Amino acid sequence: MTTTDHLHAFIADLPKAELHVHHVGSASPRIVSELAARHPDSKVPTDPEALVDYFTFTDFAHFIDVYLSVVDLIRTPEDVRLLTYEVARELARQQVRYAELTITPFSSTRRGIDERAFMEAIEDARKAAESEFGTVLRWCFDIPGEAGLEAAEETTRLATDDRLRPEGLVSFGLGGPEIGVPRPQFKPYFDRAIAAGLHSVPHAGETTGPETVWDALTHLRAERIGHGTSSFQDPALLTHLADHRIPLEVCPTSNIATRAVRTLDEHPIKEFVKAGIVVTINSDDPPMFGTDLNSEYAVAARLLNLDEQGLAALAKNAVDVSFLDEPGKARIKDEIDSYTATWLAP
Ligand SMILES: O=C(O)c1cccc(C(=O)CC[C@H]2O[C@@H](n3cnc4c(=O)[nH]cnc43)[C@H](O)[C@@H]2O)c1
Ligand SMILES: [Zn+2]
Repeated sequence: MTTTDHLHAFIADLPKAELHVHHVGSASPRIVSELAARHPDSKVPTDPEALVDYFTFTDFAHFIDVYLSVVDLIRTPEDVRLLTYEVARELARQQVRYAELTITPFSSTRRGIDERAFMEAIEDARKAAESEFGTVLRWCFDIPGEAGLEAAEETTRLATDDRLRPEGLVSFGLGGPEIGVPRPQFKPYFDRAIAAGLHSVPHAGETTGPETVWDALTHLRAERIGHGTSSFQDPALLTHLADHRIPLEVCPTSNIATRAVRTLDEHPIKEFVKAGIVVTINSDDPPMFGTDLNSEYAVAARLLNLDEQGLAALAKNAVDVSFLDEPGKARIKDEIDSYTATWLAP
């Protein structure tokens, strides 16, 4: 076995947490092709092999266009339940013990799925996943920013109304394109979500500059930043993120697939680590980007020159800055430590 194969084998069974992964963006090629076959009016291919081409993006706008065509395939609460359950199964296969799944309820309710049935579907899948696979799921509800303040209002209502808000909801996000979608306009909605006890985790600095990350920190009181890729352009921002222990949810392959970064070797993850920022590794929309969390850990190992101890530290970073309760965090970190010790034992 080569050293690389050896590290990949270590990663495969390393207990992990995933903090930045989208619900619809995690639909497997099998689920997408099944749903596409059920809805022949859709432009999404039914052949899983044709999906590889379909999931090749010219830029971020093209990615969102394709993403929404997959959103259009999810039409019933049963589709939502099945998708959520299958996403959990795939996470469990990769030894993911805990995941915060970003869900965009606005996209489903505006397409006619009943809001109560939607919440029941995700909660039903969450409970089944925990008891059948041992994977704990939590939700981040995100505003699709480009859909405007109507989407912000609706997402905030769904996230804060005690009669609707699902038990697994822990955080509030902002996704979609950043160009032409200034972050400060969402401040009142984030204020309401934070007042209702949710954590703030907007995307920022994925497709625009470091000023968007500053806006997310200042106006949306971000506790973690989704991507934050362009932060490397501003040394003062790097210092701020490190000093205030604001983690970045780094998704390397996503940034290449959406052409936010040219090549993996040019990815600024090394600069983030050098600046002392807490970095977590994530897969974002894995089947759409031809990746999974294990592959992202392998990418991180290469870019950061990590051995098993380094990879275990990276996995523990994600647990530490997750919104899981303290006993849950301790359990997963103990598991990471004993797995690593056993692996390295002579
Ligand atoms: O649902 C609609 O009707 C709708 C109307 C206008 C705009 C939108 C969106 O912009 C939805 C964006 C959608 O993309 C998700 N997503 C997945 N991966 C990423 C990412 O890497 N960066 C940003 N957003 C991403 C996000 O969760 C939104 O649901 C929708
Ligand atoms: Zn994302």
